[in-house]
Amino acid sequence: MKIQPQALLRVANVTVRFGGLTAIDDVSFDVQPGELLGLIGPNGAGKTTMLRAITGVVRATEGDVMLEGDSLNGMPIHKRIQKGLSLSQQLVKPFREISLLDNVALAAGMARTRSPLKALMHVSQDEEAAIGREMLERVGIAAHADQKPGIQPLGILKRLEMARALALKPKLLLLDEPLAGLNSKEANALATTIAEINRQGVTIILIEHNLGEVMRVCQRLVVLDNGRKIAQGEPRAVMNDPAVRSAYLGGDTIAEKAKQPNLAVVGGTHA
Ligand SMILES: Nc1ncnc2c1ncn2[C@@H]1O[C@H](COP(=O)(O)OP(=O)(O)OP(=O)(O)O)[C@@H](O)[C@H]1O
Repeated sequence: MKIQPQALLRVANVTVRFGGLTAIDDVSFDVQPGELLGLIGPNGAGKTTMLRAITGVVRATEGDVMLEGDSLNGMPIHKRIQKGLSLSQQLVKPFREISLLDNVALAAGMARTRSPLKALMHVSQDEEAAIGREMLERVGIAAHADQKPGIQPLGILKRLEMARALALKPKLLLLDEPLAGLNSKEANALATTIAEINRQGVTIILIEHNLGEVMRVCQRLVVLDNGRKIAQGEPRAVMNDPAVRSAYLGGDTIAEKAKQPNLAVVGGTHA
């Protein structure tokens, strides 16, 4: 008998309701150690709500989320972070008055203490600074280490946000639309960096509307529509699934759409 390896993350029959609205409806999926999993679906499908249920920003109304077999139910966000989850959000909000390096070092300090003040006092410490430098290098912006966020273009700020999330040394990195707002060249470069981070051993869930890049870098996809899981599996097979095709507008297969230059707007953007 083949022994299944333990999933790093198990989402088991999760439902999230906001009053009368069911944002997630009985969704289950696993994330295996080392995977780069794409979580996709049209606008309002429930992707961000799913990430929030995993990190504890919203409570699952029903169901369970398990990390390495341990239930996260009822666990506050900071405990989930300590256990190995890290979320990189769409909105980039660094501390504007300190350097990029200090921003990442601060995030590294926050992994040890919940107090921003204590973490700030730790910023100059060698260990956090070393982590900061390493993470800036991993996301390709080490040359900007001593600059402040205010003068940086969006592409650099997105990489800074990713470096801050990586500074927590997560077992599972959750990326919520990291490519939104970038032009196609920048999106391509950042997706390549995400794939490199994954190859270096970080398990990733990637929420993204840019299906061309999703298909290029993800090993497996889970598709949500109206809060329900409608497909999962190898990217090309998933994109050609009739249920997935009908969830997105238009008669083309998603794989055909992925070849189109304006694909980033399939399913809409957050502009
Ligand atoms: N805090 C909330 N209170 C009430 N309804 C919410 C809340 N957050 C999300 N929703 C609703 O839940 C549904 C799923 O939203 P969600 O943002 O998770 O979708 P999404 O797939 O991430 O969409 P998008 O791609 O547009 O970001 C939507 O109908 C949304 O309006």
